[in-house]
Amino acid sequence: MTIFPDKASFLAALHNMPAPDGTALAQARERQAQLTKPAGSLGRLEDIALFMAGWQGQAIPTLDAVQAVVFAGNHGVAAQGVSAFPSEVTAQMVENFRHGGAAINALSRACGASLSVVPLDLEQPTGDITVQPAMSEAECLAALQAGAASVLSADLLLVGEMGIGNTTPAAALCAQAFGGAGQDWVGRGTGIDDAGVARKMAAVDAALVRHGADCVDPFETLRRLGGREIAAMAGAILAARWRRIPVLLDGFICCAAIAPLVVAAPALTDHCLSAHCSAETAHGRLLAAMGLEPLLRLDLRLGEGSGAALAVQIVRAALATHAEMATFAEAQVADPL
Ligand SMILES: O=C(O)c1ccc[n+]([C@@H]2O[C@H](COP(=O)([O-])O)[C@@H](O)[C@H]2O)c1
Ligand SMILES: Cc1cc2nc[nH]c2cc1C
Repeated sequence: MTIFPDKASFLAALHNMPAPDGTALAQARERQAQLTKPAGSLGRLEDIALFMAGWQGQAIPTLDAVQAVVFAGNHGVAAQGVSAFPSEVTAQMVENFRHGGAAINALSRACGASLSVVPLDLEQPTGDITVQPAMSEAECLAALQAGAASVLSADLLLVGEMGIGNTTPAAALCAQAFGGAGQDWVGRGTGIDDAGVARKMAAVDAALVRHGADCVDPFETLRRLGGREIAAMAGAILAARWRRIPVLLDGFICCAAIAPLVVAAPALTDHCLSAHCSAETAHGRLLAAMGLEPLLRLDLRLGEGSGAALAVQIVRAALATHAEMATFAEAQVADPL
């Protein structure tokens, strides 16, 4: 099924999103109040259990099927010398994912997630955003659609990416969405030196001058400043919302992918948890701008959905306590005074 056949249907899907199941949420809240612990003493684990109940529509949510999806794309702006690695690494890492040898393979196995890898026209990099739009309208729609189509039925979706150069379009998306310039949103990505950081800032500033006035809606912003794997992540996250599948967001690029959508429709983050705050300098600022509190701070800066896979263990713990703890009545523990 074509989920986003045209730009208008993408924008309509964004501006009319489903809400969580209020009945399941109320039932889960009632159960939480009866579990053998002082109210609120499991902190954010309690919030996570309620969040999962609301989106799954079940008072006692489950975590049997966890899907990690990694989108890969290449970027014309990489020609500006903005990454510490050559663009060939994107396709080489996709092969590594296929052979099970990347960090996300190990972390998916460790957290019990299935892994889908979705390469997007790797042999055809996007346009260099300093001089032209990243994608045509048809290319951006195809990427959004590829993202949406990759979402299987799951209890939880982990969204990650791989794309040499993609912290540059990610920084441009953040600046366009939340204001500021290259210097506010550019970091070292894969580990570029000071001269490279200066080139990245200049590239972001040039892209903003070139496209800023034309970024009139989230689709245009993604099309002009984004990339294929970036649009695919946005499409997957919006498709998950329509299927009421809760999402664990990964690092800086994953969060930047939805920045223009969140500005237009702040409720988009309602079905999303921020898994972690990455070591990419602007990720913390981006999470604050989107009103998200990360679950973990482990100084990761890998991408691939690695932080999201780690945070699955926290969601598992939240659901285990919610499902397995005895109530005050069952355990014959005295109620609070
Ligand atoms: O997830 C993050 O926050 C993150 C931070 C820095 C780098 N990365 C990964 O590194 C690549 C982008 O870095 P760069 O320097 O090529 O723009 C891309 O494949 C990302 O998955 C990811
Ligand atoms: C080796 C390598 C692995 C990655 N995984 C995500 N981004 C990456 C960038 C590089 C360079």
